[in-house]
Amino acid sequence: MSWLRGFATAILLSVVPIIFNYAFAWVAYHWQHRNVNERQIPPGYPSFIPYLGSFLSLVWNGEQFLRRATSYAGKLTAARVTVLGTEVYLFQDYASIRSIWKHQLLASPMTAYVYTLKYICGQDSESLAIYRADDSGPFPKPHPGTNVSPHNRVDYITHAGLLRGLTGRGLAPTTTRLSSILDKACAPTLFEEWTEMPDLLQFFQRNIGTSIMQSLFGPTLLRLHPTFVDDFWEYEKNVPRFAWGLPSFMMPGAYRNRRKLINQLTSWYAFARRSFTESSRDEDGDGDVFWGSELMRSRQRDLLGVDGQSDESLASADLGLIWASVSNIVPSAMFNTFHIFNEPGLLARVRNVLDQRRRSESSSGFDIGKLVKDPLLSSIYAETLRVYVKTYFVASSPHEDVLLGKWWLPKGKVALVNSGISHMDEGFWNTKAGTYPVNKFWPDRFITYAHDPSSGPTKPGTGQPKRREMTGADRPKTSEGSFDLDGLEGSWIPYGGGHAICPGRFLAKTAIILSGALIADRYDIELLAPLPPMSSAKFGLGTQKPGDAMPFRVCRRAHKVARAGRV
Ligand code: HEM
Repeated sequence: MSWLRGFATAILLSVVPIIFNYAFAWVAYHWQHRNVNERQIPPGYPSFIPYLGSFLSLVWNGEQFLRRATSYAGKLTAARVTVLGTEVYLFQDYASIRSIWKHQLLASPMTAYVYTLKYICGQDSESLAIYRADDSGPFPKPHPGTNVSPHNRVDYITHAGLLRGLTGRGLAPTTTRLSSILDKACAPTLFEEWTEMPDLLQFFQRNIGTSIMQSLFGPTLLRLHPTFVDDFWEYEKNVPRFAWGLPSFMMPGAYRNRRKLINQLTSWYAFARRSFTESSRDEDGDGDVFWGSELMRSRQRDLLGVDGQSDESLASADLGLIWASVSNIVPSAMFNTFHIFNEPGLLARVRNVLDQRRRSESSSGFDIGKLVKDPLLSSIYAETLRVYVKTYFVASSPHEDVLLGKWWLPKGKVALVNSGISHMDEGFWNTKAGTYPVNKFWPDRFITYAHDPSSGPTKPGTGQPKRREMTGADRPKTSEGSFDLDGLEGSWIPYGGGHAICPGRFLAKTAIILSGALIADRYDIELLAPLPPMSSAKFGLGTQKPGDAMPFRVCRRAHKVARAGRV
């Protein structure tokens, strides 16, 4: 029996220190929360096994774990966790999130960018080295004390190009292209009879996703490589596994498919270079049939001028841009439309709004400026992103420690914020005294009615950022209510915030609202099965996706089409 005694002693000797260590960490955690001192980093969240830390909890049920780790005494807060030996700082309290967005030292998204390029887009290490070495920041003026040559300031070069193309002078022509492509993708003449389809998400991938791709990258890429769209969605399915860093021997097919996409992009570059001349530009000076947009032409000029870059490395970066541009917008547009058809009475209200927003000279048949400002359509859009966007934002300060609310983030450490936790905070959002819980879709959550003090997105009387006082021109003149996002900074954060905020957000809002409008106006849709539970694989990587197919049937609204005179 001596082996049994030896075995029991060994177990005891290994378990006792683990329990002791956990108990000590537990006491320290509570102590630090209750006695915040002047230069305090967020309290360490206790875990049993030192090196593994919270890794297994994050993999098993990331959302539930994050909510537990970042709540204290019923309020959102900050915590420090260990994941495979690395310390990660989680910030979910409003004061910290707002400080992250405002802090110039945290304005660079390079930490997340390098991770994405390496693991998700497969960029080679030589090209990546120049991204890693660039600590000069995203602003025109380099960070003092840095020594990166102007042509290698890849952080600034990348983001200045994206801002010009997606929020600056490129936005209007891209929106015009998108609206005319969407108009054709959702043609009023399709689906003369009720037609059954296997999956609503796939329908949006093929129609809305392809429209976004074409408005930015033009028709030539898809003409040269007709499988590109399907290959891309196959790749997108594997993004969570790429993000976990799984090597090629564990998913050889996924790596082969990503390589195929990179090859398709480089062969498109070669063709477009041979074919494009200045006269290929559209009248607006932005679009062209070969590259698609000035954004893509400028990436060729600017990013290939950076040391160590090649067609291959640029193709990885462009794959990242394609992923950023369609992987969130497609499920968001799908859920936005799904709820228009699914919520009792909502379709009739939306169609009533659309009847008031028609403009015959616009390619889509609608006044898009008015459509995207409409309170009901905007509220449905904002509620869709609140419910379904559960993404991580990464911030890091390469040069000095920074104070975020009451907590410090040491230099070089990685801070994470997750929008899903903020979006589901029961202490912040208006639920009309529990009638519309935070985890349920309520199309009117973001509408404020002047006559109803219990309306609007924030919980009345919570002491959270002030509910907006509406005065003068802001005051709605009709009973339709008003939509605005003031006071929600740090709480409604589907696009991140600060300088690194998603540059595609304006295009995204137009695409989501316009696709919902075109489909609601032109078709009837019936879901053939209830909404499936969400897939947990994509948690932290953007808009959620249903875990299963959503079969539906669709038929055109012949009477509406005839009345609008569009057939
Ligand atoms: C519902 C749709 C969308 C959502 C929820 C979304 C969300 C986000 C988020 C959370 C980020 C990271 C921000 C940060 O690091 O703080 C991001 C970055 C980015 N998004 Fe979007 N996005 C959407 C649509 C789009 C579209 C339509 C485009 C392009 C046309 C786009 C292009 C980008 C790019 C290029 C970046 C990286 C920017 C950078 O590194 O500076 N996004 N997006």
